[in-house]
Amino acid sequence: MNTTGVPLVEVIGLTKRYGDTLAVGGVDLTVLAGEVYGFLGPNGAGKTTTLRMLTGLIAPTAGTIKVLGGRPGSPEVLGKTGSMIESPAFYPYLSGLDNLRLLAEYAEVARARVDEVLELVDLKERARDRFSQYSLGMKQRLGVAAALLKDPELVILDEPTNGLDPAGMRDMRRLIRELGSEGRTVLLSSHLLGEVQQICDRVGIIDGGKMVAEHNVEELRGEQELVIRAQPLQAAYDVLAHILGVKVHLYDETLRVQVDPGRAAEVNRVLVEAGVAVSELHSTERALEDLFFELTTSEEKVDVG
Ligand SMILES: Nc1ncnc2c1ncn2[C@@H]1O[C@H](COP(=O)(O)OP(=O)(O)OP(=O)(O)O)[C@@H](O)[C@H]1O
Repeated sequence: MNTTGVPLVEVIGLTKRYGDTLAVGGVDLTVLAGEVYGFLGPNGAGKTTTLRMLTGLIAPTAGTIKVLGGRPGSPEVLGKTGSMIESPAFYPYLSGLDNLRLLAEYAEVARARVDEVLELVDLKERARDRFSQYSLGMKQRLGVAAALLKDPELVILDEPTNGLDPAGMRDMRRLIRELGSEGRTVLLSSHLLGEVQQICDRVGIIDGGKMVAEHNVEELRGEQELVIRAQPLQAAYDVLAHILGVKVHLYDETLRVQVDPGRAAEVNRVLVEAGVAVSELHSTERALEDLFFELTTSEEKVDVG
């Protein structure tokens, strides 16, 4: 049966309090079968806390969670879910292979599956090395291998590229994309916008324990914006915001406005007429970065210094 598009994770009003701290404040989230869903937010936004609730590691203060039609942490759901939340714990003095064999025995998974997952995460050649001798990237990949042992329908990964060097990140991204193209449903968290844009089909953005947006990454890719480098920056900002009446964002010393690229000449003319020197003006695809800052910065006006 093709279940693509069926909700595998359904979360309504999910809330977690630690004393006075509201770690997660009423999150609604749906992950559909077959998609790679990115849960994006800055440090402390509530990503790990949410994923811990989704895997049954901690109980919510309020709200409902349905994972694969059941309760998180129940044996039926655990049997179909693989997860890596925070740093995976392995015996340092055992090899990657032996660590996985132990887990396989515990989970009553056939030994042959250990070889399959080692192959999947590209650790076969180093499988007999001690875990303590692995690089961080290899440790993370072993964590993913462990999550895949039960051939899960749903894979939940908390910041899988955290702390990895660029090559390690690339390998991990490739691995996650492979999981997605195999038809597995993946829910991952990240604070790296570009990464989510590269790997995910959909993205949910969380900030201060609240979901601030949910988007289809493909749709976002299609949006165009103008990138403007101009002096004085504050004057350029004011002209764009007040004369042209468009929403302006400061990013990397450039101003970004979401207007039809066909209006580039008009934008240039209005700026020049106001005495602003425009040194660069081009259209580009709108990056998730811009959207993220737009959604997570509450101040209307950007301080351009
Ligand atoms: N066990 C706990 N006790 C008290 N406060 C906690 C606990 N766990 C998380 N918090 C708080 O809840 C908030 C959300 O934390 P959480 O770890 O979920 O964020 P995050 O988005 O995963 O960020 P990071 O990427 O830094 O882990 C933070 O303010 C954090 O300090």
